Amino acid sequence: MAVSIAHLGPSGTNAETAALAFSHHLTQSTGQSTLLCPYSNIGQTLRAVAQGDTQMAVVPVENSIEGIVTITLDTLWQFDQLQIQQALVLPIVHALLSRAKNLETIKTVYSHPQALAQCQEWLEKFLPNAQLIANNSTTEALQLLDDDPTIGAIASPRAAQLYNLPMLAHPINDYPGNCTRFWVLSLDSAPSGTHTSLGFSVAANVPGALVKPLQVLAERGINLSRIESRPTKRSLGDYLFFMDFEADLREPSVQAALVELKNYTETFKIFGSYSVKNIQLETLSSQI
Ligand SMILES: O=C(O)C(=O)Cc1ccccc1
Repeated sequence: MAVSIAHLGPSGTNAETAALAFSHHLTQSTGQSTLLCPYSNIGQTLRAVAQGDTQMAVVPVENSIEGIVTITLDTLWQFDQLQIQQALVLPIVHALLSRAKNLETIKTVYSHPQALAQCQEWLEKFLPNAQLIANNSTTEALQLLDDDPTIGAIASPRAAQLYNLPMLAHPINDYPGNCTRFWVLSLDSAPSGTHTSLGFSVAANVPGALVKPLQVLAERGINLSRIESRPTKRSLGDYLFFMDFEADLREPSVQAALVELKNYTETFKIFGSYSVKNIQLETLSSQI
């Protein structure tokens, strides 16, 4: 049976590109076939895998320009049985898609909030008067473009090709090195990894509450690669912390660190150990 993989849709999203790269990798390494399943937002994509409707899900976590995708961390915290199987780093190229003859015709630009943010300087320079409308994905508004040449949408060159839409400008991302980290999640743990992710709340708002958990890792030479705080949503100033570090959960020093870490935290969740794969767009386009 094919492995079902949930991702943000409709077809042509960056998440689908990441899912296609992962699917290719899975088929190459295990011979398993895959079935890509689009969902209309990131929350639903994660719910699909948490409920067992699909076996895996691919979701964006962090962008090199805009930072964290908050809905992914917040939802992952709620579905605590989910485990990270793999991280994928995908270069992101944004294009302005439209049936408009020129930029002056465009009155409205739709896209995912991350895409609008990653192109904000370009939009300010070339479309300063356009109304910017955030929606669920870079491809959600593409069906509007055929009927209205005053509309533009920021999406990938792959989406332009899929929907046969002209690219008025590309690349339009403000920084050329734009890339996004995606996580592949499932109900199973990966057998091994180079990175581990976890989340925790601290018991009390006291001086040094975060120092202890950090010290536990530092004392064992475990290198922290990301730390993020998110509101607990219980009261203002009350936070959850999400950390990634460069080691496998099964290493004895990590096991010892985690035992100690639990003493300094209130709720403590391990999201798994996994490896990180860099996706080359050039290689990918010959595979998909
Ligand atoms: O809407 C998409 O295409 C997504 O996959 C979300 C997203 C948007 C912009 C950059 C990276 C991921």
